[in-house]
Amino acid sequence: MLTIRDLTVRIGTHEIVSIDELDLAPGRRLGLVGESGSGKTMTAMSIVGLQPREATVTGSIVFDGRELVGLTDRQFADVRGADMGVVFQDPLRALNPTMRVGKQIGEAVRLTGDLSRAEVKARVHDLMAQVQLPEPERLARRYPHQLSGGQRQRVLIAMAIASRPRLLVADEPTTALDVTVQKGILELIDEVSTENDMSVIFVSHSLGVVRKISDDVAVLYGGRLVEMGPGAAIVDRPRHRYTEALIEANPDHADPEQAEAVIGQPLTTIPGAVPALGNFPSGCRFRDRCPHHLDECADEPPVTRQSDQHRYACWNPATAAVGTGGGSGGERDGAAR
Ligand SMILES: Nc1ncnc2c1ncn2[C@@H]1O[C@H](COP(=O)(O)OP(=O)(O)OP(=O)(O)O)[C@@H](O)[C@H]1O
Repeated sequence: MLTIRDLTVRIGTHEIVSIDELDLAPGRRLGLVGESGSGKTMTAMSIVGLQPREATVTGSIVFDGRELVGLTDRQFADVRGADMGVVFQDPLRALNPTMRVGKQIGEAVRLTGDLSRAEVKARVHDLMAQVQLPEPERLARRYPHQLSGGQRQRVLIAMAIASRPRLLVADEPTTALDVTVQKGILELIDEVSTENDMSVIFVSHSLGVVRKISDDVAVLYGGRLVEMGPGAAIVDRPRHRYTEALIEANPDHADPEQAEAVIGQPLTTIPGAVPALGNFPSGCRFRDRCPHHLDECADEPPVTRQSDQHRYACWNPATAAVGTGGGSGGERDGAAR
């Protein structure tokens, strides 16, 4: 349902995201994970056409057979209105502070078709029940600031699923919430996406969280997709040195028993890790770890390649100096495993 090829997002001359291949099948959940600044939000927002005005998106994003790159704002809004739901990090900023929440959900419902007032009201209450907001009649009359953070996020989720979209994009939806509330929101996203048969792109800076709620996990670093595959495989058998280092530095995130304990905890970052931006030198020391690392890739820019649904990028070992603290080579990388 979603096919991304050669996607780049640039701001000025700065390339923020560069992903050569990423697919999402209907009903699957993809977790985008990475350190702060790795390009998760920019990737997710370019998929739903909500990247910053100053950003330029090139390449191809095909959603349900339709090319999204190059659509006008109006065309993109129509696609979102019909088939994509978006849940943002900060519900207070995403909601209109001067409008009662019932009315805001009602606006989202109204966009889905020609409904009578009574039908809209019934659907609003139905959606509020789906997102487990109590006493819909009473709560619907409140303004966003009169709700708790968790309730506000539930309102936003109700609006996002109003059109029964085929794709739900949630950008760190629990970041602004208390730890105890975060778990409930994750469970809700899990439930509503299952009940409504939606695909989900879930952005998180927590490996534990994406492992818990996603089928597939894509690890981003420096705007590049370093590795992608089934969540457990990525965590238990990472093929990329960077993913491995990220897991080593965050053992609780990799442990399913600890998944709930680490909700809300950002990843410890890897000092000195530098994504490859140049070509591969010949005699790359990652060859032993990468069955697709062909001799000729010495002349290619970094690429992601597919193998049994588990993809990973080739990196320039001269610059991908994980763990050395300096980014200037590093024997640790050289210790081919
Ligand atoms: N409007 C903007 N103008 C210039 N640079 C931007 C803009 N928005 C984001 N960036 C840069 O793009 C890069 C990726 O940002 P993005 O928000 O996608 O990262 P992220 O992985 O979602 O981080 P976080 O977890 O902190 O939200 C960062 O280096 C960021 O500074």
